[in-house]
Amino acid sequence: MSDTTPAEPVRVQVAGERPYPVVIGRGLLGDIVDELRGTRTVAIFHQPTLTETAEVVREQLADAGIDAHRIEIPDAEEGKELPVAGFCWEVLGRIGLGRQDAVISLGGGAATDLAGFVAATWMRGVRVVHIPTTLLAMVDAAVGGKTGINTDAGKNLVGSFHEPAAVFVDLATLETVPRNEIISGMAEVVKAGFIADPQILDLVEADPEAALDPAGAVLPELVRRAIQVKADVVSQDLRESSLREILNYGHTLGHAIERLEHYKWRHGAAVAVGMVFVAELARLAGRLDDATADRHRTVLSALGLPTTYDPDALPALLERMQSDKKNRSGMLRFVVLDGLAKPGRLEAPDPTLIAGAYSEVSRNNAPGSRGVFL
Ligand SMILES: NC(=O)c1ccc[n+]([C@@H]2O[C@H](COP(=O)([O-])OP(=O)(O)OC[C@H]3O[C@@H](n4cnc5c(N)ncnc54)[C@H](O)[C@@H]3O)[C@@H](O)[C@H]2O)c1
Ligand SMILES: O=C(O)C(=O)C[C@@H](O)[C@H](O)[C@H](O)COP(=O)(O)O
Ligand SMILES: [Zn+2]
Repeated sequence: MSDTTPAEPVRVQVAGERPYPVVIGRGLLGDIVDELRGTRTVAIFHQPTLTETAEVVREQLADAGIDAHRIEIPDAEEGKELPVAGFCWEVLGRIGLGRQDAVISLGGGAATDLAGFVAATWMRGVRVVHIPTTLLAMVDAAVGGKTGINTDAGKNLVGSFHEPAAVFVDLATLETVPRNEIISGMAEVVKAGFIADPQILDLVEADPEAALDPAGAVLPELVRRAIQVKADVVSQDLRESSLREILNYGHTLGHAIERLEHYKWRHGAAVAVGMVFVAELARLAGRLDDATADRHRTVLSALGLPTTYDPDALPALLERMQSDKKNRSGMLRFVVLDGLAKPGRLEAPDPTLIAGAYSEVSRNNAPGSRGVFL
């Protein structure tokens, strides 16, 4: 990250009780320092891959007179564990971080979720500034204030809604992100397309390779559009009383796959399969037309995302879906589409409907074979 190439940043405003900006651009270091100027102490929680960047941020904050600390956390889902949160609280105590101070997250969605949770719980809530550095974290995890960790009971079952003070999306950081991670993040971009902004789908379908190119012009437009979708939704329903559930499209099965795969599958890959599944559920329930249901498979596979899963896995997946937060009175609830960009809910579907939709998803996949998406 450098502050030498400032292009015109775009700002997406998130409304609500505590409004905040999502600043999208290149070379945002100066803006980050400005956001935190006058703060006494800042803790920067970063993934191991971001050490150099974190040090640059720390030095710039220190030059502005801030007592800035860089704290490395374990990579990916290993960072979203209770002992890691405990270690972070311990460090905050040691550096004397108080209520007027701030936490920075730097990394992918696992880092923004963990650091956001630590900030939400330390002294019952201190300021957090997110600097997402993967596509998925930029378009989804860093925006909207959902924070959390995983436990044996399930994914993200412990957490808090804690809005950031600001989000800085520096597109330059995408240039080092491995291709599989860009592809994974694209699943959440496509999700935003199906639930709210079909122009996203048109852009991806026009040239999937261009959509994946961090140096090209298409990806920044997709990032902006997906962030706008998320901002519009969370501005209206931060605490997921109803509307926000649409952002969980594909996640009921997706989270179950992630758990079954012990988090070896990328989040976006699992969500991609989950979206194909709910598209089939809606189609078989007579709510979604064939073309829109089929479009899920074509657009996701054009990006290199998986669209099938093990035919034998349904019982294990159903068991894991029981702990989904959208369930009510023990009944499964799915976000489905009643048409393109028309999200609805399917409550307590008949087991034969679930089995029918799942057999469409597991078609062309050998029994016991789960594929690999690392
Ligand atoms: N809170 C939310 O609203 C929300 C939304 C979507 C996803 N999530 C969560 O986000 C997590 C997934 O996020 P993710 O896909 O970003 O995964 P991640 O945080 O595990 O990051 C993926 C990998 O990319 C590496 N990385 C990060 N930035 C890099 C860079 N600039 N260059 C090179 N490598 C880099 C990381 O070290 C890691 O190995 C999941 O835990 C998911 O549940 C949360
Ligand atoms: O912001 C939301 O709301 C989402 O559902 C976005 C999802 O992409 C994200 O994976 C989120 O962490 C899932 O939330 P959860 O409440 O199902 O844990
Ligand atoms: Zn997600």
